[in-house]
Amino acid sequence: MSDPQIPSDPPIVSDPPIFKGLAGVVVDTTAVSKVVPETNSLTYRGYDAAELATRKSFEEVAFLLWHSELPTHAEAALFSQRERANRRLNRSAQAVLNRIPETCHPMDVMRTMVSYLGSEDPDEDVPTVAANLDKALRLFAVLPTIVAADFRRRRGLAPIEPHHGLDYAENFLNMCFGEVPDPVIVDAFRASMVLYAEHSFNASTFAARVVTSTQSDLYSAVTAAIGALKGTLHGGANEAVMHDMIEIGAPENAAAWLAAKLDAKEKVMGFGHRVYRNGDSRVPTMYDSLVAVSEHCGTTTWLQIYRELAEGMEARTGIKPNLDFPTGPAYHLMGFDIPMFTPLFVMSRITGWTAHIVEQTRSNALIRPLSAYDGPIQRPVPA
Ligand SMILES: CC(=O)SCCNC(=O)CCNC(=O)[C@H](O)C(C)(C)COP(=O)(O)OP(=O)(O)OC[C@H]1O[C@@H](n2cnc3c(N)ncnc32)[C@H](O)[C@@H]1OP(=O)(O)O
Ligand SMILES: O=C([O-])CC(=O)C(=O)O
Repeated sequence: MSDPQIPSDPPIVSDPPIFKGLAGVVVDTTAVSKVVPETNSLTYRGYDAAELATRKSFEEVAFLLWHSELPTHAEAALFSQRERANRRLNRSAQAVLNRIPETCHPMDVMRTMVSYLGSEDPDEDVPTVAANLDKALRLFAVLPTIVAADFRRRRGLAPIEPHHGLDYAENFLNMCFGEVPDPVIVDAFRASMVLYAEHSFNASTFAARVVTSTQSDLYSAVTAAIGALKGTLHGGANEAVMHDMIEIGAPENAAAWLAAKLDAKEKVMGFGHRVYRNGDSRVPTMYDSLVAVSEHCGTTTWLQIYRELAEGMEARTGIKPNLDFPTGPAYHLMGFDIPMFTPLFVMSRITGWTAHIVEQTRSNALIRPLSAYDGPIQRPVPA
């Protein structure tokens, strides 16, 4: 923003035009996923993401995103073995985690821990595809251990070691809650991981690609992506949704709450999307999971508030929910504390981020757009 006191050049009529926020700009190709707003569809490497969420494990989807194909039985077994072997947090990393203040947001823990893990990796700066896929798998395996340990220490509880006999979702839930919950919860959690995994050039993935484009390392790119995901216009919205629902408290309060919010021209978290204009392709699947979890928990309060807000927003603005809207209450019902919601998103999106880092490395061009200057006109430096 220019200072009105200082004379500036005439208003900018930019040629080429300015696309604020890069809205509508196609900056590169990708083979990782395809978002089609017109048909409300999302595919990962050509497979329907909603179908993957109900029919495949998160480990299989991670393999797909990294290797372009779903694994064979033998590949899946080997992949799972490698994932299980890399879950443990070593002593030095545990010590770093314990030194991070519990007063900070858990996303700061994620950012700091990924950065620290980079400093421990002797291959940090090796950018080959094989080395990057190795680092990606190690982060995929260890991030749940970090999230679970951080979740428990904030509740004054000791960490629970990874369990080699459990799959990714079961092991993570066991590390958080000390038991593997009912399959309804495990399935809903697994579906959320698959649905959050990848979404083309969203802000955090783009941040990762920008960092990668300078020939920096994978940990630096992921650290930047975590920073971008934290904001409430992106991944942080899943936490904001639940704060709002708790503030609303009961379904009968939702209409007045929404009216006050919209009258004040405030954004309603969990609604709207830069790419989808007619609803987020992932919402129906996650909504089904929210219904299943609500029925299992025997409470429909959040589901009713969900419906009231969704119907109210549609009627007044035509704007529909995005994926963060059903995941917020679903994670709450699963038993997670609200500040852990965006770290859960990180655990999932690490797969998409790293698939894009590999893709950017394979076909790199420095990402450096132009800007149109609107500051003061050139003037003499005072004596
Ligand atoms: C997994 C994810 O990251 S999904 C996104 C999660 N983020 C959120 O849920 C935060 C709330 N949503 C938003 O802020 C927006 O919808 C965004 C940032 C996601 C996308 O927005 P953009 O494409 O940049 O559109 P923009 O913010 O300019 O909105 C366009 C219009 O719709 C309105 N609008 C968009 N989203 C909302 C919303 N959630 N609540 C109220 N109004 C909204 C804007 O006020 C604006 O109205 P105007 O033209 O009268 O000024
Ligand atoms: O695509 C976007 O802009 C945001 C989003 O939904 C995601 O990253 O999952």
